[in-house]
Amino acid sequence: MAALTLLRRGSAPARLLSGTLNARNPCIGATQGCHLRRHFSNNKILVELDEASGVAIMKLNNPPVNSLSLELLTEFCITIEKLEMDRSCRGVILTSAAPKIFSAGLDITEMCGKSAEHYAAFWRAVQELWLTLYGSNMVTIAAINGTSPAAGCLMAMCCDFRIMADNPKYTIGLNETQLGIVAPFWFKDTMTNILGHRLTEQSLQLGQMYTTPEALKIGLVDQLVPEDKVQSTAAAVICNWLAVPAHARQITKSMMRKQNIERLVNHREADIDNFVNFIGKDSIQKSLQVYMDRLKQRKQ
Ligand SMILES: CCCCCCCC/C=C\C/C=C/C(=O)SCCNC(=O)CCNC(=O)[C@H](O)C(C)(C)COP(=O)(O)OP(=O)(O)OC[C@H]1O[C@@H](n2cnc3c(N)ncnc32)[C@H](O)[C@@H]1OP(=O)(O)O
Repeated sequence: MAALTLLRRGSAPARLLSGTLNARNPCIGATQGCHLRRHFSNNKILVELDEASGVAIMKLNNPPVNSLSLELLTEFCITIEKLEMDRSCRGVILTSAAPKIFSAGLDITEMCGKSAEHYAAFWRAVQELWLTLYGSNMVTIAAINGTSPAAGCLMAMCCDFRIMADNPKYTIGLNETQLGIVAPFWFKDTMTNILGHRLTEQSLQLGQMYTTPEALKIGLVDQLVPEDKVQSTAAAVICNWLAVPAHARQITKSMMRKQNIERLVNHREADIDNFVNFIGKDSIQKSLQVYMDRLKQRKQ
């Protein structure tokens, strides 16, 4: 476990050392056809780990829209941590098993009509997802094969590189204000590091969802490719990232992200209290209910 994970947990840097193996050509096994694939899945996450290349494909599998329920969030963190500990895995491609939707963001039903204890547990799990993914030592590539609002966009933004399917129907962004809620400071910090202050301010105030060309133009995604090329492009891109000496890349990643991570780590309980107070307000509950009703009415 290296620089970033070390920051949070103070554990031994085993990963930092193992990460340099095969660094000059990490995909050599894959290109020579020596494929050792391991499949494992929780209920809601499918994983295929190619030991030859050191790359795991991690698919969100929570139909119909990959909303991030407490169960999915928990499985997500367990999966990333398991891969992080696995010496044969050095990179993850995060994608969706659902057609057309990368992730609909947090499961709104987890934030409606529940107890304060439930809200606290849910928010802790959302924080954990961010800490685990944003703080991962592995190379992380988002293969965004569908629409990705709010926490769906956050997951993609946590990755090192974002490839999105160039489909005019797909959009991506932090749309929280459209639901009458507020993206917390660490969502904001993650976006600011990608887009800069001015654009993030505008984007967050408006709760803006961007089309794919817009997202590329502002740098919210790094590459647009035809839908059927998303996975193969992600596989090629991750090979390039894995070719960089791992210890140097990991320390650099840590250097770029540690301030943001420390900020949440140091204010974690206060952030949970804020969330519980905020989400439990009658006015916020009403806004979420109106939003859910509108979603359902769209279909009628
Ligand atoms: C003072 C400071 C205090 C700080 C406090 C911080 C508070 C911050 C709190 C929270 C941050 C929130 C982050 C989030 O992620 S909120 C979630 C935002 N997500 C969305 O807005 C997406 C909503 N969904 C859609 O727009 C669409 O569903 C779609 C584009 C993703 C897919 O469209 P389509 O294919 O047409 O599917 P349906 O709309 O028909 O949906 C199918 C089914 O799924 C339900 N559903 C959709 N999204 C969600 C969701 N996010 N959670 C739960 N359920 C969802 C939808 O209602 C349908 O259900 P059905 O009618 O029963 O079939």
